[in-house]
Parts: sequence; C-alpha cells; structure tokens
Amino acid sequence: MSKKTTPAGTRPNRNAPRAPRLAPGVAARLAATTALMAVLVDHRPLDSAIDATDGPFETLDPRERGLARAILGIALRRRGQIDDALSRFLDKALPRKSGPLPAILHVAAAQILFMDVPDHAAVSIAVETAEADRDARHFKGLVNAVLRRLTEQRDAILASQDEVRLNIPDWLYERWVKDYGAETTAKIAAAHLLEPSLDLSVKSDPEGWAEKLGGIVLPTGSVRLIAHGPIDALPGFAEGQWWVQDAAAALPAKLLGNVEGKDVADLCAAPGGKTAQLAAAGAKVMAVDISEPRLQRVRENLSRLKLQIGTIAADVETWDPGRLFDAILLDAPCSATGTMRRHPDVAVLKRPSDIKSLANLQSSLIARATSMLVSGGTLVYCTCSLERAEGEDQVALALASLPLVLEPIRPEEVGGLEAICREGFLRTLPSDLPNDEPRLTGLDGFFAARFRRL
Ligand SMILES: C[S@@+](CC[C@H](N)C(=O)[O-])C[C@H]1O[C@@H](n2cnc3c(N)ncnc32)[C@H](O)[C@@H]1O
Repeated sequence: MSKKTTPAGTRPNRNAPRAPRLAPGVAARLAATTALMAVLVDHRPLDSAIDATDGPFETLDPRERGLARAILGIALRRRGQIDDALSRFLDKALPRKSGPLPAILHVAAAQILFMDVPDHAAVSIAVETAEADRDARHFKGLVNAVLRRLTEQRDAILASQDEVRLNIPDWLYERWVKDYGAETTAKIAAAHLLEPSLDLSVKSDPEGWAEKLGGIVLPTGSVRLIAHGPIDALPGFAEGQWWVQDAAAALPAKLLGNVEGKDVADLCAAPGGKTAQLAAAGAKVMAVDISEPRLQRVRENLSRLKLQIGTIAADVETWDPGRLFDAILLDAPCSATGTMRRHPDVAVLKRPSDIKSLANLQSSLIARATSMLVSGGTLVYCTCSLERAEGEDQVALALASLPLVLEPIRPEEVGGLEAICREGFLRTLPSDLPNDEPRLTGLDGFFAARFRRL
C-alpha cells in the first residue's frame, strides 16, 4: 500500500503556518457557537453573522455549513425550551468571564434534544469546543456534566415542557394574545417551530415550474417547494426565471392591480422581491432604498432576472423625487415579527421599544409616500409584522390625517383566501395555509392596506 505523499518533487515545508486541526464535526459546531454568540450577545442579525467574510462560516465545506445552519435554526427556534432544560442543571447563572460557554451549551443542547446526532458526539464536541477557547476551557467539566445529565433526562424534560409557550418571548406572547386570542397565538407559535418551505415567484408558467422543481402551486400563484440544497443550483435560477419570495410577501405588489406602463415607486425596495414583481408586470419602476449596499443587491437580483428598473439610494423621509408617481408600494421597515419562521433571531433581536420607534417612522413614511402620489393614484402600505401598531393602527392614523381613502382588499385578489383578508386588509399569519405535509405549510405574517389619494 502506498503511503500518503506530498506532490511529486515537493517537500513539506515544516515552517509554514498550519491551520489548527479540528476533529471531524468540530468546525461546524465552532462556527455555530460563534454565530450564536453574535446574535445573543452582540445582537447581530444571524444572516450577517453567517455571511461575515472574516467569520468561521467562510472556511466550512457545504456539508458543515448545512449542519451549522441547521443547529442554529433549532437553537434559536427552540431557545426557550433549551434555556428551560439547561436551567434544570445549573444552580446559578453562568460566570461572566466564561467566553462562549452559554452558546456552547445551547449548540450542544439543540443537538441532544432535537437532532439526530449521537449523544456522545454532541457532548464530546462541546467539550472540545470549550477547550478551544481561553475563557471557556475552565468550564470543560461543567459542560461535560450538564450535557451528560441532559442526555439522561431528555425524554422526561421534553415531556414536561410546553413547547408552544416556552419558545415565544413573554412580551410578544402577551401582545399576540391581546390581538389574536390565545388559540391563534398558540397556532402562530407552533408554526414558528417548523422549518419553512422555499417559496418562489415565477415570471410565468407556475405549473410548469412546480413540475420541474417538484413543488406545488399555491392558490396565490407562488410555487412552493420543500427546501434543500443550494438555491442557485436549482433549474431556472441561472436563467432568471424565478426569485425566492415568501408567498405572503408576494401579495402586496399584486394589490396595485394592473401596473403595465405606469410610473411606480417602490419605496424601501431592497433586496427587491417586490421590485421584481412590479417590473415583471410591466411597470416603470423606481426602486428607492436608504442603503446603497442593499440597493446593489437589488440591481444584481434584477439583472439576473433580466428586468429593467431605475434605482435611487435615498432616505424616503427626506427624498424629493421632483415628480409624482401613478402608484406607490411602501414596504416599510418594521419589527419583522411576521418572519420569525424564516428568521428565528427576530425573537432575540427585537424589543417592545423597537415597535414604538418603528411605528413613528412608518407614519412619517406613509405621509411622505402620499405626497409623492398623483391625485387618484394608489398607495399600498405593507409590513412583515404581526403587530397592530405597525398595521391596522397605521391605517387609522393615515386616514385621520392624510388625503387618503381606503380601497378594501377583496379575497379574489389574494387567491380567493378569505381567511387572509380581514376587514378589507391583508393580514396573513404564520399558521395560515395549512398543508398535510408540515414542510409545505404556513405563510409569513404580513399586513397590507390599499389607499387611493384624493
Ligand atoms: C422590509 S425591507 C424591504 C423589502 C423589499 N421591499 C422586498 O420586497 O424585497 C425594508 C427596507 O427599508 C429600507 N429602509 C429603511 N429605512 C428607510 C428609509 N428611511 N428610506 C428608504 N429606505 C429605508 C431598508 O434598507 C430595507 O432594505
């Protein structure tokens, strides 16, 4: 048998710096631990922690990346249950100077409680991850003891937990019970525990694309698939035939009706899902966003889709377009509490005070949008929030203070789904659109209202 050798004619350079060797599986858990710390401690969005070019995800191979992402999804989705389970074995708070110790425990507990990972691997890799950190290494013994006890008592712990209640922060639970009632809140929370489907908006032929991609066509026209593997490897991506967009997020742009040939402003446009819909429907679109880097993503997305638009990096609160538009879509910045299925980090990142300040910003943006609209023009206001303060309350404020009348939304405009058309508004909930296959169920929580300018 031949020995492993270096390429012919070369010798190993013994002085070259070598990347530390990690046992199999450790790199993925280290990356998950680092990203979880970024979310829990630094309050950074998960996507930015994962995408950081100098972060540990950069060096992972696709399998490790997938594993790290899956662990993070569960660690955030089921954070309440994991906290509750770990607290049963910790009689005091973890010491301050323990580095990533909390994230190491959460990453391991996510695997032990909810993933098909051998217990001994989850525990020993957690101990090894602790060993790799200057501060956490002093707590190796604690990591080992707590996690072993967790493996022993897993079934009893899970049986004793109310998974629906434990995983929603108290302040959101209280708001939702007030607005939607306890039964619907429980359904929303249950929907958050499921890995969401992959929803696509297609330029044309939804049936054909559903067949090619192995998905279904929803009553609203989106194509829905069970997500797996890299998106850019799917048929039709490179050719620009479709784009990723939650089925609920695809509804507000449709509420502008026939936009062919019309001057439409898409305010707060990035990353451009709704811009693409408007451009594909033949509108002359001006996409406006405060963030130039995010606007660059709009340009890249629209260029892949071979759709023409104009773009302007500007703050809508102060931007003066110097002309009026026939129609405006205002997808305002919001708390994003409707997207917790896709972005479970929202439960960690948002606070009640955010809703207040966002609601103030939304009122100001609606007033600005109204001032850019021709008389008789249509304004669709939407947010991906479950909070009334960012939805129904904004409508009441706008109608009381601006030259706008409400144009109620009808079920036939949203795939005939009466349940998502409430009081003339679009109000989707994560628990809407159930399917026998749980991986094909649900919608992001969206609100939309349509106005006509007087
Ligand atoms: C909910 S996202 C928009 C999603 C987008 N409409 C889509 O469908 O892909 C909100 C966007 O608002 C932008 N934004 C926040 N404040 C803004 C402001 N004052 N003026 C313009 N854009 C703003 C953010 O940069 C962000 O891209």
